[in-house]
Amino acid sequence: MKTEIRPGIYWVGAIDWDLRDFHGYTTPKGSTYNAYLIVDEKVALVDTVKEPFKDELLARISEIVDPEKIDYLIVNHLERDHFGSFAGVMEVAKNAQVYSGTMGRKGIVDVYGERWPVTAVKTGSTLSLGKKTLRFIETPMMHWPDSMMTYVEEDKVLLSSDAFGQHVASSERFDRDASFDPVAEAKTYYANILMPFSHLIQSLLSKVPELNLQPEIIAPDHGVIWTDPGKIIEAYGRWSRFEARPRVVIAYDTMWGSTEKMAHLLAEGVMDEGGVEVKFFNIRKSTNSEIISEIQDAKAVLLGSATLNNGIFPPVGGFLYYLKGLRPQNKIAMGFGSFGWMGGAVKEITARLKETDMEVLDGLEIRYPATKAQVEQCRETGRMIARKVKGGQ
Ligand SMILES: Cc1cc2nc3c(=O)[nH]c(=O)nc-3n(C[C@H](O)[C@H](O)[C@H](O)COP(=O)(O)O)c2cc1C
Repeated sequence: MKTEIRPGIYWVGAIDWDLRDFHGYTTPKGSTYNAYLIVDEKVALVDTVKEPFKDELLARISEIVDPEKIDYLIVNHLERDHFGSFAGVMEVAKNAQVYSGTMGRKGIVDVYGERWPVTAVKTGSTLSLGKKTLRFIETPMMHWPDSMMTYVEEDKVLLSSDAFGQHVASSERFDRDASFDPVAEAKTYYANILMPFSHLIQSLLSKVPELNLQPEIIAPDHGVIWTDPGKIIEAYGRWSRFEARPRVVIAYDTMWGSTEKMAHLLAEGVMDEGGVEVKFFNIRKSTNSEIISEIQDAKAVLLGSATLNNGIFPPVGGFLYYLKGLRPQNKIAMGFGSFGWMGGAVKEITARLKETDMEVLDGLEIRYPATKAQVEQCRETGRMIARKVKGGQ
């Protein structure tokens, strides 16, 4: 079945129903690799798909035009899920000319040498297909150095590469038909992929008028296509500004249950205050991706670990490393945990949290299981955090 987005603009991607792990990002609902075919006097293909899905891509193109007739292959992004079928497509589309951004061109030449000529484009460069004009917008580090977007001027369709994507495999291609909440899925995607580049997203959003972009449709490289782009642009504004809800995320791991008990007491304390939501995760029983999605718009993160061999329990260490790399902002953060003799985990968590832009509170350490007095101390710490989250002290 052909999926036409606007007259002459088609979705020709692939659906990866079975995908459950995308470079460590857990994808319980699979994903899609979206590629777009624009048929005018000239034919352009924007992006390809992950290599094992090449035949699916070519079959979808063949329903519309003979793939040999592709005149231009536009490479918006060099990651394997979009670039993996590049060589396979070029072998079929023998006369196609390749267009990519400055860094994209460099990346293609690094991999394939001068096997195919590649034209480097810059923000504002255009390519006429006849009645339709493609305009390119380089978006370096959103989320790779080579990332760019392609705008179909006359149709006001923005082919946005990874920005605005969601990892969901679905039979529906458009937001209006989606059997899931596309904004919620886009938040998980944003949190796990784009959070570190929030300042660049802010800058891009502020330049939309100057770039003369008025997209009526945003077609990303994963998930459904936005026919109501205002909704996702507004959400990207909130996420890139790190707007937070009164929510505390508690994530921890434990060997013998004492840190877990502290986590429960902290949660009880937060709930005692009222008006603050708690999200609670045992790190080994949860996925990093789901925890990060809740942290994206939470006001506080409490990270708990038992001390093992003078340091952090490894599952917590792994999560902390992942969190730090995503460069969260506008949050309160605190380490907590149980130890037996010299401790170490909470000190280490606190030091690492201080390397982020979050406001870090003194950690809460307890030797072995909490005593009666320490039970109250944990609860009171939870209450104090809830008050801070609500804006008091
Ligand atoms: C294998 C192992 C290594 C440990 N290493 C340390 C250590 O280096 N320093 C320390 O203070 N406690 C150490 N402990 C003690 C634990 O931190 C302590 O039992 C703590 O209460 C465990 O918290 P949990 O109940 O949340 O797992 C160790 C415990 C185990 C089982």
